[in-house]
Amino acid sequence: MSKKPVRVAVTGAAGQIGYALLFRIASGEMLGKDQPVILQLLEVPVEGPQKALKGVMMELEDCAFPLLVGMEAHGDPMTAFKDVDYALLVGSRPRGPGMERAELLAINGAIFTAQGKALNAVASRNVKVLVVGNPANTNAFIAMKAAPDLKPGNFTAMLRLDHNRALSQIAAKTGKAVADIENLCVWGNHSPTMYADYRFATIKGESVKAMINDQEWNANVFLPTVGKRGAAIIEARGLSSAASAANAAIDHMRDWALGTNGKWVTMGIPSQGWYGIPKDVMFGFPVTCENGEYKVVEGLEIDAFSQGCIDKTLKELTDEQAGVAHLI
Ligand SMILES: NC(=O)c1ccc[n+]([C@@H]2O[C@H](COP(=O)([O-])OP(=O)(O)OC[C@H]3O[C@@H](n4cnc5c(N)ncnc54)[C@H](O)[C@@H]3O)[C@@H](O)[C@H]2O)c1
Ligand SMILES: O=C(O)C[C@H](O)C(=O)O
Repeated sequence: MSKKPVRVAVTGAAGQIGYALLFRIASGEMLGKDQPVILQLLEVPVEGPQKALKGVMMELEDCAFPLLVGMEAHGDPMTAFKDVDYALLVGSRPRGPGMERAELLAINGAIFTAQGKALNAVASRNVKVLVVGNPANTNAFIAMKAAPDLKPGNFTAMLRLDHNRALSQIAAKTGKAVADIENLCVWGNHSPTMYADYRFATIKGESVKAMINDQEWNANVFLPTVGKRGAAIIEARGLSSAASAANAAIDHMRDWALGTNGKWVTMGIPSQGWYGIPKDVMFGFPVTCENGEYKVVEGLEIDAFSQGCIDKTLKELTDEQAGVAHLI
């Protein structure tokens, strides 16, 4: 018997990430090749973006995806989020060359108050929310606080792009396959302060840290490369990352919904006090997923270097949180 369709909201659906994301959701790459989906697409209620959204929907139609059983265009989150099971909050301004992500807070923060309220009012009570729009952690925090009737743990921020970037850098450094790298994680904020941590990582059972054995490379090459990759792409493309961001969003939602088979991934989630991170701070943690739930990998040893990195990214996040207190 075929599965009941699920409702998936995507905001910023006519933007560049939206264009790289929607076709993959509709083809079953996010929720499985047996899961029918209804897309509820939100764009700003302005002629240009709404017209562009119609064009994207025409293309979706022209793909004749068997799993795409419904599709709607919206200009209001109160209708776009009605009964949604999954919400990918992408819509917001990207940064341009020379901008820092924190500069986006003033521009984008308010969007997430309105969208959190709308999710609170009309979404499924089990909605799984992924915030992609930057600054992603703090926007997810704002949305979570605006939705007091939903479970805080169902609001997440995207750290998966940092995780995937770290995987690729380690594969290149060691000359091994990405697929063989286990137990990598990224702590903290989706920003240059994030701490990509390969101390526990293994490749076919062997320690990656021992294989690399180069703390100078870790501190001065690896961490800055992963942390500043977004800016490097903006510099090179003149536009912020889109296909890789959409890919990370698919990975994040797929793993949350369908499980990781014990494999560690990174998700930005509201802390429940794990590793000394204050409650509710939207922080990147190592998790495994099973039966639609994530579980933090607990009990990892935090050495002095790692603690310094975690403290730095935490400070940035608590400063960002303080900066949006008026929106909470
Ligand atoms: N977390 C990550 O890893 C990550 C990675 C890449 C990009 N991003 C962020 O994702 C966001 C989108 O990037 P993009 O390249 O797709 O930008 P884009 O400008 O191409 O598209 C954004 C779209 O969002 C729409 N939009 C703006 N406000 C909206 C609202 N209130 N409701 C609905 N739609 C709205 C715009 O009309 C536009 O079509 C940016 O904030 C960017 O910085 C995050
Ligand atoms: O860096 C940006 O502004 C875009 C995105 O967050 C990225 O990491 O590529």
